[in-house]
Amino acid sequence: MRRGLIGEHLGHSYSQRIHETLGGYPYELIEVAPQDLDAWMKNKDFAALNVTIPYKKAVIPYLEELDERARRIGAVNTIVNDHGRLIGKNTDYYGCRFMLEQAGIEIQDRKVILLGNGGAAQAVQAVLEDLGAAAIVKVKRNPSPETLTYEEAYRDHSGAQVIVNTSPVGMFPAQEGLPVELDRFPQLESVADVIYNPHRTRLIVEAQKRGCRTATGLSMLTAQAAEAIEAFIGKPVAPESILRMTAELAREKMNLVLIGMPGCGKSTIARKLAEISGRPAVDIDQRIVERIGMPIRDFFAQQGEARFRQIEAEILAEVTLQTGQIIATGGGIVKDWENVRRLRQSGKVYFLDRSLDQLETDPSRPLSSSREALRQLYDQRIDLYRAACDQQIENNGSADQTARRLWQDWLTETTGLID
Ligand SMILES: Nc1ncnc2c1ncn2[C@@H]1O[C@H](COP(=O)(O)OP(=O)(O)O)[C@@H](O)[C@H]1O
Ligand SMILES: O=C(O)C1=C[C@@H](OP(=O)(O)O)[C@@H](O)[C@H](O)C1
Ligand SMILES: [Mg+2]
Repeated sequence: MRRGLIGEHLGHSYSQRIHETLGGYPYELIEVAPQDLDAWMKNKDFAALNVTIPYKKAVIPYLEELDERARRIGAVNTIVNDHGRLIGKNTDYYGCRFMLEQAGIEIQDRKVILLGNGGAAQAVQAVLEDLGAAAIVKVKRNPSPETLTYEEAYRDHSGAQVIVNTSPVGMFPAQEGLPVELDRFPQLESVADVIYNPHRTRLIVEAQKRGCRTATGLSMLTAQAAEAIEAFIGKPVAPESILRMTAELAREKMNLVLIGMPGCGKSTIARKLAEISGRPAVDIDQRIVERIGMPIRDFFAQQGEARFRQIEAEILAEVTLQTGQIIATGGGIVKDWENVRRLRQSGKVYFLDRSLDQLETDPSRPLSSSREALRQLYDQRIDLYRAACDQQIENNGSADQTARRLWQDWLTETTGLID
């Protein structure tokens, strides 16, 4: 009998990958049109199902039983067919709890702003209650009886310590979206976002910039699937397997980004990483040269640095819409926070750190023509590189060694990818 996911539009869903890898059974993505739901549910032609938008509430009348969590949350994302008795469960609760606990986000005695009021919000709210939140302030763009507007939240709840986003604002392909102004909450400690595409939403990147603890939605997705697998076939999935699966899915979509001083080896190592990994390498400087049709030094001389930075930012915005790449940046990319923000949203950022005396000087490059010029640049930029990166990697040995070390780090990291 069938196992799978029902929803209206499923597109590309990770659920099939997760269930087939961690559960070891075939799992179908089953699109059901609203007018067909009634017949589909009455047929009971399945062993177990997951349920997604827009049917998490609509399936309830067809079920013989709801477990306690599903009843409390008022929505079902998992159905088990027990000899013709359909039992409804909600594993989003476990997924959310796993996401928060894994990231070390403290909820006890904290005031929490909960953004959005859709299906996920109810599961998140139940978790926040059980973890001892001092208050849960539900916020939604359009006024409704149980929620506040953003302006009311800014005005009356600026002391909130935690924000959890369940609204769709910031989701691919509209990843420039930011649901809330973080500056309005000076006591903010932690931010979680249930969105998992892009890898980091703009909200998460801005929260990390402020030093907040963060959690992203991919671990919630994998963890809710893990609990569903247990309900489907009675096989528990260990937390380590959830984390490994999460990291594997994250890596596939993420870009691997190199930043650092001119001449530190970004372009060279990106090419080597492309060879090792089979991923495409994109060199931003090379793309710029193709667009401007002349060497960068000539463009600096003719049109000035400011115009160069505009073109650099435009090309970066295009490149960071693509996934699964190795990206070599130009040394000055970190001068503009919007560039850094886009790079961080799209992947993991490595700062290639090569000691000043080993940096390549190059008379054909406008800003790294002499060692003294490099020293001045280094002093101006070192703090920017450190703040922009997820990880600093020393590059004082050979390029081959560094490329291998870097690729090893990329492959073995698990938890760091998801907070
Ligand atoms: N460990 C190393 N990593 C990268 N490049 C190295 C290394 N050792 C020597 N080099 C040389 O240094 C130069 C680095 O230049 P490039 O890769 O263009 O740097 P960037 O793109 O960071 O400006 C190349 O000529 C490369 O052959
Ligand atoms: O550091 C900089 O401001 C620059 C670095 C260069 O790239 P590399 O870092 O690859 O040399 C290139 O983008 C341009 O000359 C400006
Ligand atoms: Mg380069």
